[in-house]
Amino acid sequence: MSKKLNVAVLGASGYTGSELVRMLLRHPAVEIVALSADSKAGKTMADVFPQFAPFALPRLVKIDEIDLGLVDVVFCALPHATTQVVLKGVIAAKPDLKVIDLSADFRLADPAAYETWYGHAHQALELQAEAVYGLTEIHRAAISRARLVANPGCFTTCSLLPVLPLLTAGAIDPDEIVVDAKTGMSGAGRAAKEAMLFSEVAEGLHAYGVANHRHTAELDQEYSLAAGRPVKPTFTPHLTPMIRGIYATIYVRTTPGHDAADLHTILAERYKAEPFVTVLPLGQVPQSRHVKGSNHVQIGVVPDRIPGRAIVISTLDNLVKGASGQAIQNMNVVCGLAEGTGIDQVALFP
Ligand SMILES: NC(=O)C1=CN([C@@H]2O[C@H](COP(=O)(O)OP(=O)(O)OC[C@H]3O[C@@H](n4cnc5c(N)ncnc54)[C@H](OP(=O)(O)O)[C@@H]3O)[C@@H](O)[C@H]2O)C=CC1
Ligand SMILES: CC(=O)N[C@@H](CCC(=O)OP(=O)(O)O)C(=O)O
Repeated sequence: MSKKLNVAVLGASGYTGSELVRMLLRHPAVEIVALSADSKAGKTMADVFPQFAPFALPRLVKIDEIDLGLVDVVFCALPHATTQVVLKGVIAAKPDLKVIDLSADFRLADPAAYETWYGHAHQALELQAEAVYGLTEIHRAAISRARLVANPGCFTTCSLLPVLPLLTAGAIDPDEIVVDAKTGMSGAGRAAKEAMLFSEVAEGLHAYGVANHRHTAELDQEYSLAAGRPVKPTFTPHLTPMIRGIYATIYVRTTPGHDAADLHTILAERYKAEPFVTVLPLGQVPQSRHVKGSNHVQIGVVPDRIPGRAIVISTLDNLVKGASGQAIQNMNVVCGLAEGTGIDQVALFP
């Protein structure tokens, strides 16, 4: 067997970082050589997450303690804004490093859009300009040539995959897209926040970021690319008292000559060779439980009772296809490995 890839995970003491470690442990072409943390530096993974106790793993260290000379691929699972500063130093120290970044720092190609949505000027504009948007099924060819991949957001992966082929085909009206999405709480990360306390979220449901959630900018960017003209969807996220999962219910208007059955045919045809995207039979509704713990997206198309309208529903696990699973999928593409290596597990059920 050829030499394994030496991989480092920055932010391994967080939710997406630990999910990366969980999945990379069963990746046959990878050796985990370094793991970083901030407040938890110095601890072992088993100290932070007892489920790792049976596995031999490097100790959590500060990023500047990692010997980058040993590393081929680095995953960044760090907070927004932190990543662009950290990565400038990391790439300066080792320019031939392959980087898969899970944060939002490099997703928006337009620096002005970044500044508008994130409230500050980007700190690593040259890296932002070279980054490739890592929606694997759509940008695979560009990802295969990339040094820096910007893994998409969880809401966005779930809301882009079912819509982009319909826009490209001209089968839906770009001005009439409404994305109503729900997320589980792990989407907010592991750091303590009052709004994420059990007693603030359990037995309830609420919208947040209404009309201004930052993932709207990613939707604008990718919908517009697919449509070949500016597109601005309505996007409303909701927080639900589940741990994992994104569930997007998307309302669209079909263009003349198209109906819901056509939308279903377009999606089924577009994704028939894609192992991680399943288009269910027309009228069948997906469930978040059927993708939990897996890298799979399930998409359903349902005709509306109102002529000219259709409802497209999509679900994924925010920590897997919405983050760490897609990040490994992108590493596989960047490094020329079979795309499903290490991420082909079936969903956890019940
Ligand atoms: N959660 C999700 O579903 C998704 C998250 N993302 C993105 O992935 C990234 C990681 O998210 P998530 O895992 O949820 O976050 P967590 O809060 O769970 O983890 C953050 C990690 O970053 C470390 N860290 C925090 N501040 C610093 C710093 N200043 N310098 C170095 N390391 C630091 C933390 O270390 P320590 O714990 O030791 O303090 C921890 O390991 C974010 O950018 C997020 O937006 C993307 C898609 C989905
Ligand atoms: C529940 C919750 O707070 N979710 C996060 C989305 C997490 C994610 O996928 O996206 P980023 O990588 O862009 O943070 C939010 O709404 O900001």
